[in-house]
Amino acid sequence: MYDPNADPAVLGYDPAGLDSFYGPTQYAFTRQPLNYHLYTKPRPETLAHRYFISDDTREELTRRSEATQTAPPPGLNLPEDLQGYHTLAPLEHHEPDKRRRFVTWYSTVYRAINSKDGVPYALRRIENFRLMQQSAFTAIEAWSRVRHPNIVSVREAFTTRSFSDNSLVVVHDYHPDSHTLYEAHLQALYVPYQMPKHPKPGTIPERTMWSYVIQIANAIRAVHDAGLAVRIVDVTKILITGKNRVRLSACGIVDVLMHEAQADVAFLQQEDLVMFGQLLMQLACGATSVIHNPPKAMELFARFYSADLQKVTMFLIGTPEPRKNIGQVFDMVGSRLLAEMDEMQTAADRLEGELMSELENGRLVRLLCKFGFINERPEFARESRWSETGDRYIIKLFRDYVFHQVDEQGNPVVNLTHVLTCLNKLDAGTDERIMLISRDEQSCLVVSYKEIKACIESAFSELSRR
Ligand SMILES: Nc1ncnc2c1ncn2[C@@H]1O[C@H](COP(=O)(O)OP(=O)(O)OP(=O)(O)O)[C@@H](O)[C@H]1O
Repeated sequence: MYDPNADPAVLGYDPAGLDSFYGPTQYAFTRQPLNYHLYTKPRPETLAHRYFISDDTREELTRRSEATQTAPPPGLNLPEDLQGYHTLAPLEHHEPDKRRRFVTWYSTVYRAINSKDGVPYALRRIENFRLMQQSAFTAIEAWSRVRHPNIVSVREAFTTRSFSDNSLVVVHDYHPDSHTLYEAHLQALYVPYQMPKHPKPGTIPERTMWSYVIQIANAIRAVHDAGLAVRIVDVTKILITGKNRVRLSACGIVDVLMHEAQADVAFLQQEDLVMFGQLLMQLACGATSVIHNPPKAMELFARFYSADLQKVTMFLIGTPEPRKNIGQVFDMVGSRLLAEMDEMQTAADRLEGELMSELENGRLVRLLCKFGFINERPEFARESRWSETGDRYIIKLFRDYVFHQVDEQGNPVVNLTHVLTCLNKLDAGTDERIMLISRDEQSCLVVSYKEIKACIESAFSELSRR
């Protein structure tokens, strides 16, 4: 049985060839406009969505990959190495003059590569912050143990003078091509020479609102269960990736910033619930300012959303009391939780299906690599034994059969279905027999895919032994 895991070794991948990923010098990628349909445009109709991942998934993953690799704009004068992180690139999407404060400090988020593991991380830097006590970092240790699908994981924190000030840096997992809830739903759209477009109340579908309620409540529950408080449940600090997947970001930072102002965790957890309720109000009404006018906010809310959603929001923003807890939100959510689960499972099934097709494609690429290694080797051009006899001759004729067929008028047959079918049969080593004809049409051979597969295996293993 063909073992794809053994393949990198068989094909002689050289891990050293990937080294540039770990070093700062060659890590630069300039975004080029990409035709996302480049690869699939000419595919035969019969193949549609059977052999390749769907266009929207491919586009989304490509955007993420691009977001991970885009080079920072020149002239930023950022530190080359920041405690083991290099290639810093700011992730701010807004104009520098529209900066908001994080508590009372300015913050900037950078993407940076960790030199040890080569993985990109999101570094949130708090400017001009002087750490008074090292014990402030104990909260980061507690946060780094929290792992949840709706929370951006916290990795580590340190102080630095590399930005020519006293900065605090907290390292989080990086989720490429993500946006904040504010950017996705509340930001006004500015188009040159046109009136700015402000978001309208009730734009987010009720279904999506419930999905946010469930995901955020789930995250808050994990935090409270860990004996912590989120401390910042805010539209600018919740990330949205892909299709409505949300994650609390910036966790742990307020604990460090406000270390000196010791506060009771139970009280802070009650505050989390109030902030959560205000966030729902802002999303429902399409404006952050509505929290200053609750009667108006509830009037708008009632106009666009169900009584159940209002009830959850009112419960959250209502007066804090010792027995109020995030678990009660799930009692109010009821069967909507099942709808959310259904959608998650359907999405997982769809992705698994797409992964299956890529698995097939991965096998075929490895097979094509073997073909490439064997066929037309220049050093064997004059050694007829190697390319024109026995096994190699069959492989050569098979290559012509797969790729170089012509129709009755002598035009090339460019049929991807034919190629993929042949390669799949070859990979499986079926007993089906085909007729291979020499280029001068003077001879023909009838062989099975099984026999051709054996030829390829032996030719390739002879090559890799040399
Ligand atoms: N962990 C992360 N992974 C990927 N991108 C992130 C991460 N954290 C933040 N970002 C991105 O960085 C950008 C800036 O984040 P930030 O929290 O500063 O939001 P903001 O709207 O600029 O808020 P503020 O005005 O407080 O700076 C956002 O677009 C967000 O998508």
